Amino acid sequence: MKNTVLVINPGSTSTKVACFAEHQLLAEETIRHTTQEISSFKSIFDQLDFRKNLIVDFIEKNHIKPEDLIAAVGRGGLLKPIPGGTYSVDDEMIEDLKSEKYSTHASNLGAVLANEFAELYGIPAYIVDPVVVDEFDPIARISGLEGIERRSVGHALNQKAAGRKVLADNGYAYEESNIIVAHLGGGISIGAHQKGRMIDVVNGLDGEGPYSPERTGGLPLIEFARVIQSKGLSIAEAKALIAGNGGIKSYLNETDLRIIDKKIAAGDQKAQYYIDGMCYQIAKSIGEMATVLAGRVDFIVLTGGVSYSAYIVDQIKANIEWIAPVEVLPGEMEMKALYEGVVRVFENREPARNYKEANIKKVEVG
Ligand SMILES: Nc1ncnc2c1ncn2[C@@H]1O[C@H](COP(=O)(O)OP(=O)(O)O)[C@@H](O)[C@H]1O
Ligand SMILES: CCCC(=O)OP(=O)(O)O
Repeated sequence: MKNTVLVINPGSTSTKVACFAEHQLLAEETIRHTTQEISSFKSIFDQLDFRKNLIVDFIEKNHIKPEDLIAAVGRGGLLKPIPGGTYSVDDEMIEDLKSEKYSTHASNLGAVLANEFAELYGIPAYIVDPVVVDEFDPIARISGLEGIERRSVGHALNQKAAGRKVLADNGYAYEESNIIVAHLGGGISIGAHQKGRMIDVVNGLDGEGPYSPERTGGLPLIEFARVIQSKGLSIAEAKALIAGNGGIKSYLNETDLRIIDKKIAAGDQKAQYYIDGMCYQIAKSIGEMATVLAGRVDFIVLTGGVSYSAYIVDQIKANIEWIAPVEVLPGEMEMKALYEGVVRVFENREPARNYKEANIKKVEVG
């Protein structure tokens, strides 16, 4: 079909691909990667060809014609802190992602993969609302140590899309409401959204909040410093431990919660213990974001792949339902949100933003 947009979403445990045209989904696939598959690559960029070949297979299998493609859009990765919106992929963006200047995560491959297909087919490449969208209140940036600032890293694209949907379904406007959105995926991020801005987020990547299928979340710092020293870890190795080899993977050597769900149902007490621990920590962080909103919370939303697990959702709900009504949107709305970001540009409803010129306005204190 004419006017087709190729949508590419690399996550820590999956590669999601879709094609949309004329506001319709033409084809979509979620390819889940096993713990072993991901562990076999030394770095995120070593996964480039592996993920690219999966996308090529998707295009061929679904008979997508190159001449019908008008754009490629990728999930935006770890860039400098920027406002939300649709950005054209440019050399500076690619350089920041490839050099891992702002750290490393599978989403760094989104713009790079979109760019490779864009060059192949002679079409433009974009990213939309990357994981670094920054709408923080100044007070949220303080870490507790001079020289270190907290930063906004999370599933901004899905958090906003899921938040908007739940609010709209209940007759509320995102711009006028307060909502907590917990994205439960391979990584976990929990945002406090106040009247249309994500003013704080439990950062899903840098070692904050709950542990997740593949990440540690916050750790006792002194003990972690001892581990780094005793194992002689480099910064890259420490990062890989925090995001990649932590959390459920470190306890159960597995990141696929569908497998772990089955083990719990079959009576595996060790699996249940560590999943219960993750749910306990997720609820605790949701409580933390409720205090950011001073208790004025219209809804709490649980979303992301892990929210398909009824066992996990029930455990979390038991500890948070007193805060606000809880709505569950399993999976993600990222593919459609990426497509819609491109459509807004093609329909001239929004300009494509320029990454080089993009900056957030930080309030100078003192
Ligand atoms: N039906 C399901 N039941 C339980 N867990 C699921 C289900 N589907 C996916 N998951 C889990 O969700 C996580 C991936 O979440 P997702 O939001 O798709 O991810 P990512 O972008 O992090 O790859 C994995 O741990 C996966 O096993
Ligand atoms: C970098 C934050 C986003 C994130 O953790 O995504 P995944 O859950 O897809 O790994």
